Amino acid sequence: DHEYEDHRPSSSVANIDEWRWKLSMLQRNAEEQEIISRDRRDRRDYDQIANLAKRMGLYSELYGKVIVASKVPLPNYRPDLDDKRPQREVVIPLSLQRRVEGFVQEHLDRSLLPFDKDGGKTESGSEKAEQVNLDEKQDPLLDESVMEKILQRKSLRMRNFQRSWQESPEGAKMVEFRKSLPAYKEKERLLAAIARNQVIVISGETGCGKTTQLPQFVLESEIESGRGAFCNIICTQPRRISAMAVAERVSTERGENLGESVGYKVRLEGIRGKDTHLLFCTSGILLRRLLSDRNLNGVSHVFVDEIHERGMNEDFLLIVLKDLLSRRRDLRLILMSATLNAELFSSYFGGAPTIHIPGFTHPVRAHFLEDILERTGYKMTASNQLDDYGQDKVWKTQRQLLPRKRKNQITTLVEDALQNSNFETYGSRTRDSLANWNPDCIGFNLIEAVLCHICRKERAGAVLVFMTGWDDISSLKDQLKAHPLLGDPNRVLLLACHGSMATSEQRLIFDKAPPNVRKVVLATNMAEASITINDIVFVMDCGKAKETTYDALNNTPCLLPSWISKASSRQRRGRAGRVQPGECYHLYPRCVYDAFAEYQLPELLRTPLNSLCLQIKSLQVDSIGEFLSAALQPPEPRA
Ligand SMILES: Nc1ncnc2c1ncn2[C@@H]1O[C@H](COP(=O)(O)OP(=O)(O)OP(=O)(O)O)[C@@H](O)[C@H]1O
Repeated sequence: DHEYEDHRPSSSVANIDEWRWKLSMLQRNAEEQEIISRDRRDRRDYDQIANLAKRMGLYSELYGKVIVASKVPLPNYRPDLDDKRPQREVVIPLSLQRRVEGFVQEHLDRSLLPFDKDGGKTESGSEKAEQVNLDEKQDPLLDESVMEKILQRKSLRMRNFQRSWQESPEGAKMVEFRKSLPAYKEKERLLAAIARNQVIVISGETGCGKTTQLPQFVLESEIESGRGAFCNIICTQPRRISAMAVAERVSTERGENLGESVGYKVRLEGIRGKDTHLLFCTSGILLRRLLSDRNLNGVSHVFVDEIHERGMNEDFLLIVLKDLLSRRRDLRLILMSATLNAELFSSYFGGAPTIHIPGFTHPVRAHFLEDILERTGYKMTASNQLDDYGQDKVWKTQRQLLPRKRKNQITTLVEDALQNSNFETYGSRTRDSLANWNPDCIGFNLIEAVLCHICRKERAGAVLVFMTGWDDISSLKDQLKAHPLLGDPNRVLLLACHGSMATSEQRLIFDKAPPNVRKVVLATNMAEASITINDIVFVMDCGKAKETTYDALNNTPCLLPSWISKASSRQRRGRAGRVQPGECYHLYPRCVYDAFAEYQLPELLRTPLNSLCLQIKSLQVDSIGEFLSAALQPPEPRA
């Protein structure tokens, strides 16, 4: 952009000729109304394109980086072309909402009367009622039989729409793809199990289609059976970004825009409409809803995804939902885990049936530190691994040089594993490097060297680097920006993804890089599960994540980088290979991976009790002790 804007070279004749052709095709094609271009070359030539369009009796407009040529006059602003537009849900004050509901009710009372008397002849009246009131299924003031009729009509419409999409060429292609996912083979078994049981537990390995397919199967089957408008499915995700990304993917698979039958809701933001019957939301959002709507009125199915992560909100949700099941016999609860520990959840819900779905990814080659060093020839010394965290450097360095006072179990296991490995089959340079390896460092220089190796020697494809938190992501980003190759924006697009970033910024990681530019995404473990970044071919895993632990010396909770579990490491690897074969670079030796715990300790058991109690109090629970004792794995009563 910079280059074009500064020098404004004269336009290319070939490009204008191409536009002349495109515009004349537009004039001839009765079905097309406009041409949209995001091409940089076109932006450079915009003035000439605008002149040309005008001469041909067409209209044109430049919206930021997008050019539109159209048969009809164009507005000054096009929200659909504004990537930065925050798509916020408008929250109406309760008093205003009540007034609006009052007016709507008054209007409905008047317009629905003839509908009942004439047996549905007054089409327009019923249609109007449908427009304004369908999402208020539980409205006690509306006659139940009228509501039933409205919902039946809407269900039929949903079925027609679903069928016509599935029969369209694009829809059929999507159905073909979905059939190739392992989840498809279990579709009938799953639907039968949901019909017969109130709770089921599904263990679906990475890439089997658990998140995108299973809630969709339920929605499709309800729509197909003519009950689409009566169902209301909620699927929780541990993180905002996965709730949004999955909702977007499922809408695409259904040939719809987000906010039609599929929507999402995360903190302060959401897209859902009156026709939304499958809502992806964060676990926190569902917990909050349960505070004010203890019976989850109107909800037919709840999916809780990624329960194996054992986040605090998920564990709390299980306690509250378990309590709710006896009050809502018709509610269906489907628990989904990416690992094989389904038995634990099943026995918590009184022996709920379990279904296992094998995973699917394209092959992903795993390279551990010893292979990476051998392959790249990178030499690690005692000094080139210390991470430069800017001003903290001296303090961090000093701390790292001090003998560690307290070691946790995994650190000891890692050290033992290292001591017992002699890496005999590797070259002496690699062995020397490994002898110098400092497990306490993330190793920015090593990451930089591996990124250079990928950019220079490996095939095209984006890179996803798992770091521990905002401080090391931003320090690494600063370091990479100063590098002649990795900091060159014409060759590398550096992006970051972190939980505290705005969702509009997080979303950028899904955009494609320009041709011949390699996308590098620096992310925390929030990109570890449930999301598919289409162009990721390479994953780099530093092996650590920030975890809340208790600092007994200072008597405070603190967030420190700790070794991840085998399950997390596999999830990270699984982010490559979802759409094409991939490579995963684990920046720690294989023997260290072998020493990792199988699963991470549940957040409930590692959060200091005082903060845990505060969190529980915020759920307006009477007795903290009683609430906690109902948990899947409660802390010791004496604690
Ligand atoms: N946005 C997308 N673009 C293209 N393909 C996608 C997209 N999202 C999902 N897929 C495809 O659908 C498959 C299943 O995705 P899904 O998220 O349902 O997997 P999953 O079983 O939940 O795995 P995980 O728990 O690892 O996220 C992916 O492996 C990928 O092939």
